[in-house]
Amino acid sequence: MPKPPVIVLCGAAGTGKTTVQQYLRQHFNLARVITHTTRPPRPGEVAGQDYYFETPASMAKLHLFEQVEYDHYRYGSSQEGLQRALADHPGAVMVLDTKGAVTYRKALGDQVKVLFLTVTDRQQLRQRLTHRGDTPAVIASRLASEEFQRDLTLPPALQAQALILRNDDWAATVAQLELYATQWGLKGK
Ligand SMILES: Nc1ncnc2c1ncn2[C@@H]1O[C@H](COP(=O)(O)OP(=O)(O)OP(=O)(O)O)[C@@H](O)[C@H]1O
Ligand SMILES: Nc1nc2c(ncn2[C@@H]2O[C@H](COP(=O)(O)O)[C@@H](O)[C@H]2O)c(=O)[nH]1
Repeated sequence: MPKPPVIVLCGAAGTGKTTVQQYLRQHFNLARVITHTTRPPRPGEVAGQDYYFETPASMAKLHLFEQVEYDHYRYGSSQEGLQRALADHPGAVMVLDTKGAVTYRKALGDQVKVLFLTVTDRQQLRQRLTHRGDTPAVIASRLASEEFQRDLTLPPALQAQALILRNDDWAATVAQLELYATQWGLKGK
């Protein structure tokens, strides 16, 4: 039996990772792997659904499989979270920075399907974050962060494995996702 796919979405802020995750969950019954962060919730984000929101002290006590710093906050995920997600779903989907994507691909090999999201016009990213409701200060910090700059480009360690998803036009993105999902053996709901 092939192992259930673990779809890892990575790419710069605003490229549409969370939006694609939502689509894959709704259309292919994938489980979302909820990760931990010390970042404060955005308006509308729900604890335990979007993230487990942590303090620096509670984050430090967790037994995480991997953790990173991104724009001055910590983020991390556990193997238990992934196993819980796979227990009752045909596959799982995770949103990670590119460093996390490299870690998961190395650890789980071909079970991990990395989708690297990008857009043709990088100016679109600022507009999308503004449209999402992020404040000007949050957007400025994010776009200036080393991690944002790094995640604009596919890292060398993923170049032979990752699939590129150019998310300029949502209808084209959906068509591409449907093709990938078929290749991964996923059935639409
Ligand atoms: N193809 C698209 N065309 C226009 N807007 C889009 C498209 N895809 C996503 N968006 C919008 O862009 C905004 C950012 O998307 P999303 O939150 O999914 O990005 P993200 O990559 O998860 O960002 P971050 O890493 O900052 O969390 C959202 O308002 C979303 O609705
Ligand atoms: N390596 C990991 N990266 C993670 C994890 N959870 C989220 N992320 C990534 O962090 C940035 C910022 O997220 P945001 O929600 O504040 O926009 C983004 O690239 C996420 O993909 C994790 O557990 N490990």
